[in-house]
Amino acid sequence: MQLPAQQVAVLEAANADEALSVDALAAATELPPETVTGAVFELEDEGLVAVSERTDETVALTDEGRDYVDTGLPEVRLYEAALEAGADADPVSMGQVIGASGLEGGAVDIALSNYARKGYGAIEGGEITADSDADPDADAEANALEALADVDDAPVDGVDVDSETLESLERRGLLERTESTVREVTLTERAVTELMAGIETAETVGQVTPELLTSGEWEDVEFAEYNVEADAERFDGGKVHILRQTAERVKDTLVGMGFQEMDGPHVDADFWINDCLFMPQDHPARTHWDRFALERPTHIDDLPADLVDRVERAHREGVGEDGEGYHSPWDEDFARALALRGHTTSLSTRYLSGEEIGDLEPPQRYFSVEKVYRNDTLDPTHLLEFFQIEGWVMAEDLSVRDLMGTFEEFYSQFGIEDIRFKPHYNPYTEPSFELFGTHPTTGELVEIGNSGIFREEMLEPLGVECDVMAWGLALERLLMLMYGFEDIRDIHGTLCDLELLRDTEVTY
Ligand SMILES: N[C@@H](Cc1ccccc1)C(=O)O
Repeated sequence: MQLPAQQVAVLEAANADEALSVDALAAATELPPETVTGAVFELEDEGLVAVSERTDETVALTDEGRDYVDTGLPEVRLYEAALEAGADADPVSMGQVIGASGLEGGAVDIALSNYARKGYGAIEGGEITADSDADPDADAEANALEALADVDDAPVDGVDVDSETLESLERRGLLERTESTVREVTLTERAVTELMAGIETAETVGQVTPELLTSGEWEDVEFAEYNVEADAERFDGGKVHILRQTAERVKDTLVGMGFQEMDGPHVDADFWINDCLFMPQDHPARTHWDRFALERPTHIDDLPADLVDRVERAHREGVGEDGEGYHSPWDEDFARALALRGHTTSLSTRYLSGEEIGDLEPPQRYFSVEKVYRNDTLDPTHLLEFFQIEGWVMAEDLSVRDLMGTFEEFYSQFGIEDIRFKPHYNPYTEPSFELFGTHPTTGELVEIGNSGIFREEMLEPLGVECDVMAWGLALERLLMLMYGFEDIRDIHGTLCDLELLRDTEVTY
């Protein structure tokens, strides 16, 4: 019998009496595991080996779990500090005990959330007590960490920790389970007979070359077979970020709904960002810390003079017969100040003003999916730079039903069917609505956008005589609803979750 070299090597390393794993065979033959797997499948087809598969579960401590092996579990440290401070006799102030424990930052929260649960004592009204009967040496989680300290990917059946404790460690992120398929191979009787009769190594050819073809040799050689089932090595190449991919999808969706794309400056005059939106110049958001001002240049050169006059009049006197303005100062220099745009509604005002005031005829539909900048505090749902899905529709006789219907149609394209609306206030829309969606894993309501129907005081100076409904939606929040992550920092910045970014598929 003739077989390719790898198969011969595997046959020689395998055994009729003892099942050997692919990894063991790879070690014995010095072949890569994927080559061994390929050879094993072919030998199985020939009836020379029998293959059995099982799933192995292994466990290993996470970095955090390993840290606690050295430093002790936070709740145990809190308990020890509480005992030291005499909290087994009388309640002691929390601040004092935490200070003495040396716990800091997130570890304090972890200690507090496990302390009472594990019977170490009680925390109430800023004071802590310690139960003198509690025994940290009998802490099942602490003991399990000790037991697992030196094992790396140990088979779960082999570790001396009960399944409940394993689960709680896993829930706390101190332990990780990994599942892998293990294939085990034994020689069949036929293989034993063939091996005794002697097996020759067949030369197989992996690639057709010009020489093989021109010489005609290709007719006589044996070609290696493709093995499409072999476990291939995983390569993580670069790919377009899921946020960009989803942005493209949003753009396609809006184009499909008849919208045209707007673009414009990231740094813009307050005039376009705020004044055209009937935002009073003393509105907190305009002087407030959440604005990123520009140091150089500080002011825009050009503003359309006629529009500036009309906007100023609306601010001072209001519009229409019984209009009311803000009766507060309006300063053109203030309107010329440059800042990073805090919303892309600046693009909407630029586009609504048209080439010339009043030259836009309904119907019109515009959108942008662009970055905005706010001097916010970074947290699980806030970034300092994020993407807004801006949009507006200009038409005769629009109503709230049109607005809601547009959102329902838009979000349903992303599998989101349960949009909720909450009345809201914007200086430039009346009525105004915030939009909410349900987070797929936590079930919490997440704010995903803000919208409304532009008011007269904003539209009249721009020369728009019909209705305009408009919105700004958060792209990152849409992603949260689509892919179920809970922290925006999972997809941005140094804390990002690479697995999530690699594995998430954005389908069109
Ligand atoms: N500019 C608003 C969104 C919005 C746009 C247009 C109309 C109403 C609301 C925001 O950033 O939250």
